[in-house]
Amino acid sequence: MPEELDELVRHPKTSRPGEPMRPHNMVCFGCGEQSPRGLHLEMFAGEGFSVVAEMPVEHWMEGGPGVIHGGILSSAFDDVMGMTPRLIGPAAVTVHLQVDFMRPIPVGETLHLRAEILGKQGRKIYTEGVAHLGDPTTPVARAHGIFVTIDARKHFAEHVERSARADEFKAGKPQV
Ligand SMILES: CCCCCCCC(=O)SCCNC(=O)CCNC(=O)[C@H](O)C(C)(C)COP(=O)(O)OP(=O)(O)OC[C@H]1O[C@@H](n2cnc3c(N)ncnc32)[C@H](O)[C@@H]1OP(=O)(O)O
Repeated sequence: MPEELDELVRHPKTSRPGEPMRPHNMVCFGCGEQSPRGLHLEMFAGEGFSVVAEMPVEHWMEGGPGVIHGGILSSAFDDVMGMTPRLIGPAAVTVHLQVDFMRPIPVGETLHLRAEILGKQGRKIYTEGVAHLGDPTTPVARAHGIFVTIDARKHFAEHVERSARADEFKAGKPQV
């Protein structure tokens, strides 16, 4: 992370600590409540520049016998960390995601995820994610990611027709 960072300012319209965060897109694989096969993550603003979520680890998420698939865990981090830019305003997309898998995460447990903005420089937002199984002093995974702010309307313009919600987006209500 660079040494010279911008000041972080909470967006006046973002969720307050404890309040839900609006999904990126109702059919987003991570947070969309209408995603047919998604993680259906419900996220809440936390203290400072953080977002929290809980994810029950279900059988369909299995990778190794009885434990979560690494890609599912990475997706959960991507989405929770990808929600943190909302706290300061702009839409942003992942350009870099690094995950440390520290302990097996068993099916049947509830994964507690917390993501936080570590800093911002220009369009780059540096974030960290931590996951535990109920004891915050014993993390089971950690992630670091860089998100780059975008003009959502322009960024998705070329692809929006492929969305399951293309009609709504084209009608001028892109929920990103
Ligand atoms: C709307 C919210 C949805 C959120 C969903 C949850 C998060 C996601 O899963 S997003 C999906 C996955 N991500 C993507 O599809 C993004 C694909 N990438 C892109 O479209 C482009 O790289 C884009 C638009 C982000 C940036 O491109 P562009 O606008 O040309 O900017 P560019 O100059 O390349 O990069 C901006 C800055 O980021 C830096 N950067 C870009 N990629 C990286 C990288 N991999 N690592 C480190 N830094 C990077 C650049 O060096 C540059 O830094 P600086 O401003 O200091 O010069």
